[in-house]
Amino acid sequence: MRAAYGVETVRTAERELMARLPEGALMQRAAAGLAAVCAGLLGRVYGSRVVLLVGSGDNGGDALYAGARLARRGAGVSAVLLDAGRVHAGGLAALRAAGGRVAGDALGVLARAELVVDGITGIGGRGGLRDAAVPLARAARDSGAVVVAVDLPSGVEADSGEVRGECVRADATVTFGTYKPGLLIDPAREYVGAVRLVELGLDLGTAEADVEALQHADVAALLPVPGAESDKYRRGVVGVVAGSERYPGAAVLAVAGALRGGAGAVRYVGHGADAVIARFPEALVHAGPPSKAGRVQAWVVGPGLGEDADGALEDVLASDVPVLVDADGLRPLAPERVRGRDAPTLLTPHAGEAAALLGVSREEVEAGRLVAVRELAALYGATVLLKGSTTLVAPPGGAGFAVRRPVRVNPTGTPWLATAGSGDVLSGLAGALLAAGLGAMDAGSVAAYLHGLAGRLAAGGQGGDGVLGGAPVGAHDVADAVPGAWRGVVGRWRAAPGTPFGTA
Ligand SMILES: NC(=O)C1=CN([C@@H]2O[C@H](COP(=O)(O)OP(=O)(O)OC[C@H]3O[C@@H](n4cnc5c(N)ncnc54)[C@H](O)[C@@H]3O)[C@@H](O)[C@H]2O)[C@@H](O)CC1
Ligand SMILES: [K+]
Repeated sequence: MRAAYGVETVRTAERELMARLPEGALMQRAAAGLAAVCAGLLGRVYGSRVVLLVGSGDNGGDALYAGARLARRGAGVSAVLLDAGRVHAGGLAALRAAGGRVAGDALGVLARAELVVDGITGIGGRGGLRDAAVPLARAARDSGAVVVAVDLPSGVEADSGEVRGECVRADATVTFGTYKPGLLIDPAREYVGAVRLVELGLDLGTAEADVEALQHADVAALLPVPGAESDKYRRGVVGVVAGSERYPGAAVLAVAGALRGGAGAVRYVGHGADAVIARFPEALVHAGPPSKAGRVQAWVVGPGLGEDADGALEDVLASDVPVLVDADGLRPLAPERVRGRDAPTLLTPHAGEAAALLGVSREEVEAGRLVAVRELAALYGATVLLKGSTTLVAPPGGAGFAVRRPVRVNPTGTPWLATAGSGDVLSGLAGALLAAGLGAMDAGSVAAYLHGLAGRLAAGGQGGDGVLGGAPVGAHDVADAVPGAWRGVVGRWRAAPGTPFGTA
């Protein structure tokens, strides 16, 4: 699990550690790690042209000390001071002693730079770049130099991933001690580039992370695996209430997601039965109300239901099994109806649906995704999965949830997933995991992880996020790629009992 901690927690841990170390030791650790990454990116340090953008705080101090280390290895290092009257004095002295200099012509040195170190602001920055810094950030970008952000790209909000005004756009970010939420969540994540964590030795043992991200091993440990005694009920039967005469495809895609998510069986309820059966003869279809469809261990309700979602939604919410509500099921959803349920409820809105539920604009949700998902989870007392770039899953909040558990951010995915029906597949996938017995947080975040990987596999290409060299995909391609994503996750971590070993 990759954990990210908010600024206050980081500051507390830093203070505790600093009290036990000689003065300045922590900053030297940070600067050494930063300089090592810069050297690696430069390849040849001797003779290279490095520019430091130096703000008035310790973030600028890190940049100056790292610059001094590069200057000692023969780099030509120029510091652009944003506020010459307030600069980390020790860092500036170290840079000068190593042969670095303060630049007179900031735009001139930036135009010739090979590597720019962004030390304008770190976790002490507030409210986007100030006016004087904006042309420097733009010049750094336009120069074609590699831009390395110190701790975080200056201007982005460390705690929320919000972006207020202009920010430095980095190719790489060297962050210290722990990940910060803003490095993992859009829109800020777009500015971060590749992230490298430099350990400082912070003790975050008892602190609650603000945000966490599953990794392969976490997902492998959570994915259900059928045992020798499994039958369809032990694997989990999922009920899917989706599709309509107008949108039969949503039914097919949600059922596809559920089957690929490992459901022992899928009971389909709705007007898309013919289309479902034509594509998936193994589905069990039912024409009456969901409550009469037979036993299920979780319900998925909403994709493509159109205008008449209310009756089926009410029927499903009255059940005592986990319920996932998506798309058209979200429109008529009253908070008290969800809060009154004993079994878990998982809501899976996209930004537009989340905005409607919160009574704000879509842009507001997209700009403040972490706040929005927490607010929805508090309003409904339910687990909420907010779809989109860097999908978030928040645990139930509000009254009765004193402990603020971390929000999960999905690290997989690709912009190619922004295609009609993609969310229907995700719903089915998460529903199958709920039916298999995963909690709502795990079901939502594991489904998002697999769905993101499947999107990348389907889109192909060599880029880490499946964009570079990738190609457009349809939602059905994503569903078809889920088994490959699943195998990719578990393949390296598990062997069936009784498998002979030593034969490879
Ligand atoms: N505290 C520690 O032990 C360590 C801190 N480190 C570094 O120190 C940083 C935090 O340092 P600081 O607390 O000094 O804060 P920062 O250096 O992040 O920024 C604070 C300074 O920037 C100014 N400022 C705030 N918002 C601004 C804006 N929008 N535009 C321009 N200037 C703005 C403030 O007036 C203040 O002078 C971390 O991000 C990290 O880089 C590292 O050296 C590791 C150790
Ligand atoms: K920075």
